[in-house]
Amino acid sequence: MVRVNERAGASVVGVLRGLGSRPRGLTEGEAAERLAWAGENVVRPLPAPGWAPRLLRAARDPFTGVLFGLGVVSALDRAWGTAGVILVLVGVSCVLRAWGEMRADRAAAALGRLVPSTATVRRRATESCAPLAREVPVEEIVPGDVVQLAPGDVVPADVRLLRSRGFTVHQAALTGESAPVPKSPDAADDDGRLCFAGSDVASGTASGVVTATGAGTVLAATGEPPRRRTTAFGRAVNGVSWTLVRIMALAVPVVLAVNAAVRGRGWETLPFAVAVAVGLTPEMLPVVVTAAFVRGARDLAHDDGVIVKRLPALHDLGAMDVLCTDKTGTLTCGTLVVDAAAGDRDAVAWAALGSRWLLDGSDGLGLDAVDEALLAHPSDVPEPLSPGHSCVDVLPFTPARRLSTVVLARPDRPGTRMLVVKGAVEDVLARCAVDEPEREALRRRADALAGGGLRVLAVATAERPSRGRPFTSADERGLTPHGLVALRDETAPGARAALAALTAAGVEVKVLTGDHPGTAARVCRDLGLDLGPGAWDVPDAACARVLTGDRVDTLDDEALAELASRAILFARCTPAHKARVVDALRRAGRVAGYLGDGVNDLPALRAADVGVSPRDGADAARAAADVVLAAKDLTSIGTAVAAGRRATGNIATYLRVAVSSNLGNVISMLVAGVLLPFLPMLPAQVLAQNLCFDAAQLAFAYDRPGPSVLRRPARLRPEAFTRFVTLYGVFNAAADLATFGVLAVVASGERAFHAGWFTENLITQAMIMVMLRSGSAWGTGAGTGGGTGPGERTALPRPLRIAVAALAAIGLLLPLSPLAAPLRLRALPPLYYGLLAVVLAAYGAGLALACRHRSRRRHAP
Ligand SMILES: Nc1ncnc2c1ncn2[C@@H]1O[C@H](COP(=O)(O)OP(=O)(O)OP(=O)(O)O)[C@@H](O)[C@H]1O
Repeated sequence: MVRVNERAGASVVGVLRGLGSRPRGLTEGEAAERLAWAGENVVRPLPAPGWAPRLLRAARDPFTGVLFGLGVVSALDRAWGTAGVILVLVGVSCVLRAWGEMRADRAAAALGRLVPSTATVRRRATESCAPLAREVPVEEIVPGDVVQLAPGDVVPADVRLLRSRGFTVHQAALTGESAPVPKSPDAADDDGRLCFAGSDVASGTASGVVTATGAGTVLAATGEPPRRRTTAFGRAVNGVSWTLVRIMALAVPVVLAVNAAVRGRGWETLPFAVAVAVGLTPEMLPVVVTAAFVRGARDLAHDDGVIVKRLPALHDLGAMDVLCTDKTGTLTCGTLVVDAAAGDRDAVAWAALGSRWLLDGSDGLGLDAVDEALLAHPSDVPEPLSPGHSCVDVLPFTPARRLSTVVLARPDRPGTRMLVVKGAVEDVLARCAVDEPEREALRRRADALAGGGLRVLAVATAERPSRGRPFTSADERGLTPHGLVALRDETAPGARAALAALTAAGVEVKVLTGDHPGTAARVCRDLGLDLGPGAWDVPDAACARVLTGDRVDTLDDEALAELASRAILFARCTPAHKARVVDALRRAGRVAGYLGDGVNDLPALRAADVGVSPRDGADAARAAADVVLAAKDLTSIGTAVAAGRRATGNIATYLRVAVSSNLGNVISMLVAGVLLPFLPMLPAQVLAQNLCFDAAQLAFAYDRPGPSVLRRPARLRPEAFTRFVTLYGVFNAAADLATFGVLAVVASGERAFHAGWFTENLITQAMIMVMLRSGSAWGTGAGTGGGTGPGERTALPRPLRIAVAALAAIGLLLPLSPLAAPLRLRALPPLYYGLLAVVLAAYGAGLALACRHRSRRRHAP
């Protein structure tokens, strides 16, 4: 740990001297030595929370709250037995949650290590060698290292700037400030001269010396990072939890009222009523959720190289019904080539000159595909400026400005400076001093080129008197246009099929780009996206499938939410527009994903329910994303979506099976409690039965849901869930009541009743585990939004087969075993088993019919 920020205020020479460094950087030997004493540059070495804080956090969940409340009620009523059982349940549920969370954190940390972060440092092999810029893991950065920063980088440590050009950073993680902040070695105060670890570089390039690493950084001293918004998973789990909590809260007065009305019983029924409500809790939920997510994330990492950094993002991927994506590199190949025939030779030559000076001033860092294409273009015209000119300043490209400028000094024109400006046609033309017809003619030509799918830039220059103070964007005025540059980018080969597959899977794809609406519209149409009949250049609500950033600015949040749901393409978007559109879609009730790789995608990646970035995207994009893909393509996103739906399908199956069987038991207990002169189930029997159910239901984490689960976004929906568990809970209770009828005829006594119900309960539980699986032959996918195609069958995976067989076997054999006596059960006459078979056959047939009926209704045209 090193804290040397105090030196930031000194002069550059003073800072370098204080850190024992030079502008050419440390030697490799010095760096290794410093790493040994300064320790690894782990910017946020937050120790993993221990058991105590985890248990406390787990106790804040609504189920625990209700259980605890019921425990207090029981204790006040001096029902110490019930209060004790509830206390044990609260304890078990908190421990399970905390354990699940710990396991999930460990898995996420292990997965996170698969996405390495690197930084560019300037180091020398030995004292006499020339410095070399090379990428090193962020953890190996040491105080005194000279780092180079470019757009999209995450600042790896606290850095005092030595040199910068048009350099701005987002430091929202530290200050909450969302706009980029300019930084320069010449700034008046420390804040302007220092860049803090964890900031994202928004524009420009810089080099600087590391003043503090690891726990010595300002970020480490700031504490907790800002809280993330509630994601789709959080909303879904909350919804389902509160639905259950409401049912539990209702159960107590219902039991009391029924007992009072039918049997004239008073408050003495309270412990029983509380036990009934407690019986509804799906205690294994945290374990099943963790196991399903960890398994899904591990498979994705292993088989497809997809890293899920935040485990619940797997649910959000599966639930995603709209995917917003940028254009370049996703829908197109991302390798731009100058189309010399389509553009103007003069403009191409000026633009290439600008790119060359950008390259020169940035050590090759921070150039985007446009500049790279201009640099790679073989020149067929002489340089527009005579040799000997030099670059004195740069106003780099930013997605918000959509243009870049180099300021050149010419030996043949002393006392003047030449500004070479290139950028989006509208933005450059708006700064040109030309008459309206010429402006209009250039705009029309640009629109025509864009309509052919080309990316178009305008190029302009201006001469200004030289001066001491730096040039700013205010100087980009009164320009003389030199014409247009056209760049070609082929559509990505697999994009059309991948788009069709995502659409078929219920994920609507929307394109959010900074590019010209004509260029983007052409790409969308070529890939089969339906933009409707309207033209993109008519800003009219009737053809609102294409919206521009300017139009978005005119809409309030409500209007945007409505239009954004209909639009397919959003062009000329700044990073802020992209984030606003994603936000509007979420507000319209959609589960929105965002796929992007650049610094202009950061706000949208953070605004989305699930942010996705490719492995080779900007460091900042990878850091902001929840899911990192091996490559930027829509096919691998399809694979990740399928994994998310499988995990959610399994969680939904668990919830459906657990809660409908619990609800069935509650109804049966209620009825039996009124009818019988003894307790319908003894506490030990309740515990034994719950233990069997819970252990068996864990197998759902390893289920393979049927193909229908993959066909639609899988989302835990509280309303569908409530309908489902009510229906199947009643079914379950009907089977119990029929069993009670059989028991009344063939057996007598408390023990026989308990044994008969125990056997039937475990066998019906085994049956619904098979029949109510997501996407199985019978399961309807209710509660997830998934559905079953008529006639689909999926084999039971091994863990489920074992669980189901074990449940049924325990149900049948336990009352005959030596354990029967301590559990106060006893063997039943053979006639009981014969009649039970009839009840179970009727129950199975009824379940199958109900499932089929629901399935048909869901698949009706
Ligand atoms: N290096 C550059 N220099 C000057 N202008 C540029 C440069 N790169 C892009 N532009 C202009 O800015 C516009 C917006 O580009 P930007 O890179 O912000 O879009 P984007 O959202 O990344 O696009 P996409 O969705 O295709 O990835 C482009 O249409 C182009 O006119």
